[in-house]
Amino acid sequence: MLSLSSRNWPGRREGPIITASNLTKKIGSKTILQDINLEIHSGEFVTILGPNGAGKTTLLKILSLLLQPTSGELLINGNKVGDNAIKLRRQIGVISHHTFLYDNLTAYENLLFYGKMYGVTNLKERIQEVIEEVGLEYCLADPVRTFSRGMQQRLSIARAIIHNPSILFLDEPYTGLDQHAIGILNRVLARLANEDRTIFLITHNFEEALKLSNRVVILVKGKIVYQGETQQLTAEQFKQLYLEYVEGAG
Ligand SMILES: Nc1ncnc2c1ncn2[C@@H]1O[C@H](COP(=O)(O)OP(=O)(O)OP(=O)(O)O)[C@@H](O)[C@H]1O
Repeated sequence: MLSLSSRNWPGRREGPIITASNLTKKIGSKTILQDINLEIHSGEFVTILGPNGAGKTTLLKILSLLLQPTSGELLINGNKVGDNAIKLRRQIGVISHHTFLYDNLTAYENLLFYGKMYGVTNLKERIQEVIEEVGLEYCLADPVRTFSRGMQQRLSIARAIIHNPSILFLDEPYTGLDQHAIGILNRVLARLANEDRTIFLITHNFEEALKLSNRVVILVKGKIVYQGETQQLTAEQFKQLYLEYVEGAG
């Protein structure tokens, strides 16, 4: 398992890969996110925690360009998103409970579709690489509708990394995975972390957050109430701190 102590992130010396300034999201009269300021550097592994309804998924969707903020500015690699969104999306991979797979297509056809969409070169070789990485090479020719949920989630990991994204966003990716699939996901994350890719994870699991990430961010009621590096904290200390911040926010 990847651990914090084994990781350094030389990318930190470079400019941030994600800069969020005063991001706010309103839906109707409801403020879902308010004045989010966040700088994430290349090679960082950031975990976001917070109670149900805090706005974690909404923030992930905005940072991964799936949703537009109501106001505020987002820079990816120093580029304003605006007109560059399609080009910038090629640097981003997303793993969530939504697999983004087409049921009636085979595993191969799904990967072919996404690979072409992202302009992946040597696509056949790349499909072979990612399908082997998630251990599904034996069912490449089967339609996705015949896959179990866990198999679909493994294929969605392959889909999310087919274009070698610089930034990978994961929204509670361990939910519903069996031990074998958890091992596969951890190996993929360890490889990406070693390649200094940037990883942004939502989880409700404190130990996982501390073990995997460089930095933890706590979001409560649409606001960042805490962010700090993980080095100094045990899971128990962090749990205490989390409860204080969540309760302190009312
Ligand atoms: N499309 C939408 N329309 C209206 N309200 C929404 C919409 N999407 C999200 N919300 C509201 O925004 C708030 C934040 O939702 P979000 O899914 O971002 O929270 P979360 O922190 O990811 O929660 P959880 O831990 O339960 O997954 C919730 O109150 C939710 O009801």
